[in-house]
Amino acid sequence: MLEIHDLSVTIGPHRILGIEEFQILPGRRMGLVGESGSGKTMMATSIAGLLPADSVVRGSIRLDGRELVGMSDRQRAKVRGSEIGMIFQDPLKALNPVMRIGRQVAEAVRIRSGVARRDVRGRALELLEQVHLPDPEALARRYPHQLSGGQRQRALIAMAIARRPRLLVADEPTTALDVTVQKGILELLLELSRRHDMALLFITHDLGVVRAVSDRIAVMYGGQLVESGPVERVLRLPHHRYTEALVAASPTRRRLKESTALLGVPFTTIPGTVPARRGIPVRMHLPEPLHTRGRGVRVRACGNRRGRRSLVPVLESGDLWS
Ligand SMILES: Nc1ncnc2c1ncn2[C@@H]1O[C@H](COP(=O)(O)OP(=O)(O)OP(=O)(O)O)[C@@H](O)[C@H]1O
Repeated sequence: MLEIHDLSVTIGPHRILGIEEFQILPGRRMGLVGESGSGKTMMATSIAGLLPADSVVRGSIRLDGRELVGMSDRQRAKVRGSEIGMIFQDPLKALNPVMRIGRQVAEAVRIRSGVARRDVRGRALELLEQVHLPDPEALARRYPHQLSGGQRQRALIAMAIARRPRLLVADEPTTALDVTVQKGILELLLELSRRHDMALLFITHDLGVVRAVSDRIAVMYGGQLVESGPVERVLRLPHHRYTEALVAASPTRRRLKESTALLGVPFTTIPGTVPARRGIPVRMHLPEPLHTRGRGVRVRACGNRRGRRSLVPVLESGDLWS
């Protein structure tokens, strides 16, 4: 389990992070969102022990009860290799351009896992297979520039999981990839997290990605954690104005906003869990002013998450009744 208490990071005169409480339970997946410059990467690098040398860190970061703040660089590197894995937005920067992929994965295996020398190659190929890279033998002989962006990210994931870390920190690992490749990487991370009971801290700007990957979400603003909780609850009833803005900009909410504009009423958050079937008119509690006008909505779209019907109603003027 990862636990952060009263963490403060300053660089020169600037306070970059001030985190009171933050937790990731074993095997759970946390999406970390926030506007640009809010401190997401700093949070990830604090956890991984990769902060700039001139940073001053106070407070506590514990992994399975072990305090990471104050550890020597050497101890920290050891934890990073074995218990915390990390992947980044740009795998090209993280890979050695003049070393074949197979050798780089083998190095990660050798340094990090104490696997016998004769077994290292086999384990490296096994890892390339685990991240679903086609023809691992041939791929292992290539250099990073001979791989696609998605393949490079998979190779980096193979290296990051070489020693079965308890926590994988992924800093916008799919932002640079096109949508279909992105989907494959997200599915892979989800599969690995489930299979190895590995917790995931996933940094992204994209709520769709948070929904796909995470069970919890944490929202950062100005170096602080302003909101956190189960993904669906936070997104349905956001408290902080940045979370609200983020939710308002997501495609489903845009549709809802357009629909309410059509009704000539201001857009507000609509609590969205009701027993419902597509096409069936339902009465639900709606916030002012829809509720006071005694209007109902017809369900145009509803999802079914874990057996619960939850929905974001899409309103159309023709669907109203009083
Ligand atoms: N090496 C550094 N020295 C001093 N300040 C830094 C350094 N790196 C980042 N910062 C500052 O720390 C703050 C948080 O930066 P961080 O990179 O964590 O933001 P972010 O939320 O990850 O942004 P983005 O979404 O754009 O990647 C910013 O104000 C940034 O200017």
